[in-house]
Amino acid sequence: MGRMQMELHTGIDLAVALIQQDNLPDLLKTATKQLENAFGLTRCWALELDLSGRTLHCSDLEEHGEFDCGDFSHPFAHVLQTGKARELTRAASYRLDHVGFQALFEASDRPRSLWLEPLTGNDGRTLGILVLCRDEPDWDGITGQPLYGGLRQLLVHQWITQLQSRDQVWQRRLLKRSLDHLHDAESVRTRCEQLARTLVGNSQAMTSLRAQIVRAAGSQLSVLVQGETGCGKDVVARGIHELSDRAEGPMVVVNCAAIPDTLLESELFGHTRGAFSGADQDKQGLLAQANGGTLFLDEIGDMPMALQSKLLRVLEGRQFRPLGARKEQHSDFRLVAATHQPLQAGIEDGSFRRDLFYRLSQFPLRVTPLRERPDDLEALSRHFIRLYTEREGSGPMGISSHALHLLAGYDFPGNVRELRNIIELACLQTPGGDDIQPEVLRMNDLFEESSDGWTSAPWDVGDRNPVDLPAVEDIRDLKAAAQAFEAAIIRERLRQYGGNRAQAAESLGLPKRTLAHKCLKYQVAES
Ligand SMILES: Nc1ncnc2c1ncn2[C@@H]1O[C@H](COP(=O)(O)OP(=O)(O)OP(=O)(O)O)[C@@H](O)[C@H]1O
Repeated sequence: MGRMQMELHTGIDLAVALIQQDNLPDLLKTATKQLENAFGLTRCWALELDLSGRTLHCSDLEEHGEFDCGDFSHPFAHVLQTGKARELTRAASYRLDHVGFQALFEASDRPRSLWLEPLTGNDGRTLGILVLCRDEPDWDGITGQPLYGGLRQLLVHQWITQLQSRDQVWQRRLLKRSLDHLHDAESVRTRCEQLARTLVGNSQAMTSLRAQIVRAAGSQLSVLVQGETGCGKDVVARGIHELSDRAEGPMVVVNCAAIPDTLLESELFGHTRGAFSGADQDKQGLLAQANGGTLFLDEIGDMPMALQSKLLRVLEGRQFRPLGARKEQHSDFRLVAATHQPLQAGIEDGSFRRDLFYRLSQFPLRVTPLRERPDDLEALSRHFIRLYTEREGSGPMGISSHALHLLAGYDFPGNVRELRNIIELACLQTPGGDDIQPEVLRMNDLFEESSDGWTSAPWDVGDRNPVDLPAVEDIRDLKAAAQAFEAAIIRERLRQYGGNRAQAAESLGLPKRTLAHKCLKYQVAES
């Protein structure tokens, strides 16, 4: 085979090898190897200019493979700046004290000469620099060869193709990311809308609470819901469960205030037969029942200290041991806890564990009191009118602006629950199809001064106030007196409703669970 033919074969082989590479690092590796072999180089390097155009990368160098283009203590910055190829002798190379350049020079076995050649695409885009190392510095003899020119051209062409496809990949990735982002935003919006059907209100506070609930629902974090009584903590907890991927699983609700301390542990953990007197069969605890779903611990601030420590341990590994059992059980539940008491105060007076507080509040949510979001009054009122009408078959049409104005001036100590009671009572007194008017809104009634100095509730007609309380001037302990008053009202109200706790609680604007707790606390029997 003649020399020309040999060159042609070599050229074709090299070209085929270059064309086969489908990513830039492989292309540069193949090209430098091929150039070394074809032209008897001791070493060949390809330095790639990054997207910012500020740094040259030499991926074959194990260390110090980055060259700042603004640093003229290495020769590559000069080559890029002038756009011209140049030779660098061994003697000149020794004089350069740039760490990266010395690493490259060393790894090339300190050749007698280096040829530094910038590579630029047809569009003027600088791609990088080729560095050829050789002990016989006849660079014209090499770079003048058609084979060199052809390979160089092909390398530039393939390099640009790779960059373009990398750009496309990046663009596709960017596009996908922004589409994902849009999709996320869309799905958050849909979920917020879904939640707005049960957690009503258009105020800024409610809108942002709904967005946070959607985020909390998408995570597995423990959520602590804080807020005054009646402001909607229960609704929030249900929202979290229903929007989470555990929605198909159970939601187990435990009111820590309503279960006597002595029973709470066995209720939560369950027990085996004979674990204590009266335990005549195995009983599954609420922790186990919440497996695959959500455990909602309401009034967590009332959990006894000893149980707080046990709960903390459960939260660490979702492992627990029922009373009397030998083996531990596992339950996969998401915890949502709620409190109307500021837990910080409990931490400070030593009745609530600080470490448990942090464990519970991985995702803290705060529900704003109703008096701080008057913008929600109209939507909430209409919501409760709609619920009333659905339940009763007929009801008011809506609520007048004067009535809304009156509501806006009230501070709702019982929050949304109190608003609901006020609206329901107003519905009862408004002819079907009319709007609720201010006259039928009964606020402050429970604590309104009456002629005998005590209070009168709208539904409390007839033989009133058999409550036996000390005269105001005889009171020495305000807290005790207030508690005695509370107990007396509850006792009286239970008597009035024949012991029906649900009705008594409703009439006092309290959740049943809170009333149950108060009965326990004040030793009030149901008769
Ligand atoms: N944003 C709201 N939209 C619709 N209904 C609400 C909203 N907030 C509260 N409610 C209603 O008000 C009543 C009281 O709410 P909820 O029981 O959730 O309050 P809470 O904060 O858990 O009270 P507590 O601390 O006494 O347990 C419920 O009937 C609930 O449906």
